[in-house]
Amino acid sequence: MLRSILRSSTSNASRRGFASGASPERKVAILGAAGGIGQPLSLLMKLNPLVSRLALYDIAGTPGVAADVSHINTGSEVVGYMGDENLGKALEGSDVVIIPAGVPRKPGMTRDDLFNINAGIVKSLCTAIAKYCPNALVNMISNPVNSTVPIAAEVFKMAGTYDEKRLFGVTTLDVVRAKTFYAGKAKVNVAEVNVPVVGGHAGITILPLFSQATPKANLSDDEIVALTKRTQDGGTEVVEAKAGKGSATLSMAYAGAVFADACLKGLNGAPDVVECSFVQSTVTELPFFASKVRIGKNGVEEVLGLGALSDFEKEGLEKLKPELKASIEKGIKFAHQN
Ligand SMILES: NC(=O)C1=CN([C@@H]2O[C@H](COP(=O)(O)OP(=O)(O)OC[C@H]3O[C@@H](n4cnc5c(N)ncnc54)[C@H](O)[C@@H]3O)[C@@H](O)[C@H]2O)C=CC1
Ligand SMILES: O=C([O-])CC(=O)C(=O)O
Repeated sequence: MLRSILRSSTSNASRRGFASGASPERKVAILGAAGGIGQPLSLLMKLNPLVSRLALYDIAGTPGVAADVSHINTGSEVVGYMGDENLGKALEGSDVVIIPAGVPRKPGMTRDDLFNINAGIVKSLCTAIAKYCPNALVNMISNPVNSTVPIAAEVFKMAGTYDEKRLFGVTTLDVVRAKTFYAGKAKVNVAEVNVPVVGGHAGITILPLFSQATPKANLSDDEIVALTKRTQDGGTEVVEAKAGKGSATLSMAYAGAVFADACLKGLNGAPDVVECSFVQSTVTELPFFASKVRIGKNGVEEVLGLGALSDFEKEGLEKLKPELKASIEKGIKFAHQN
């Protein structure tokens, strides 16, 4: 049998007295670390100076990924964990748990088509989180996010550990895309662009608020409609281009690393850490909704409102609600019936 836990050379170095440099010490666990997103995300988190311990967990392949990543000469200790029996050890002491575990789409599928497989994976991983690191900030990447976040919430409620401040659906890739597409169309420096993206993370539930985009640009209504559609269909654009070989992995790893970095900064008390995320919310009548969120020492410090919407965005908001509501309810029902 393969050795299921791989202690890296960095771990030995750390035991010999090399400090990670991260202050305070922070442990990040990645569940699904050997996958298409998991591998580049592991790399990016290894590069993050706020991380002191990096636990890489998957049902297969983690010894290789952990050995590889551990050779990078940054301060964090990397440990790979493989198989269900090692999940508890991977999770114990984690400050942030990032979940990119589960199957990706193929052309012709919707994110909801992933529900049957991914719902069960997310439920079992969240059951373990409730047991081994109930205080961690959970960054849910696994699709369909509109349902997997409500599943996680119900699992935590049933375990008596739910804290709505600590559960985040990662919608950062929608923001990353909206920024890129807007900068290209508006001919502005992408590094300066900000665009809030609200709602959920699937098709029309993704609602970019280009009326609030900065720097301001004079785009026509047709251009805004096209930018909105491209942002909503960004995932499908990648799925089709990959032609059966999965969905976005590299841009998602980048987005996941940006969001996890924001969580670490918030935990460490940095001021004004604001990112869009799909969280428990009272911004609309729906129990979960993505909007700008201020992240602090306890997780969600404040769920920010939507701000002024254009008529086109108001229309988009009303259109997305039935689909988002149904996806949320599907997740809640699954958590209780399975
Ligand atoms: N939130 C977002 O914006 C995005 C979400 N995604 C979603 O992320 C998920 C992962 O995508 P990829 O990395 O491309 O898939 P992948 O198939 O390349 O990797 C998934 C990994 O999860 C692992 N896994 C399966 N069951 C597991 C379990 N019980 N515990 C731990 N690990 C387990 C697999 O062994 C595999 O290594 C998909 O559901 C995909 O739809 C993808 C892109 C963007
Ligand atoms: O489209 C997919 O299936 C993966 C995803 O969530 C994205 O790329 O936004």
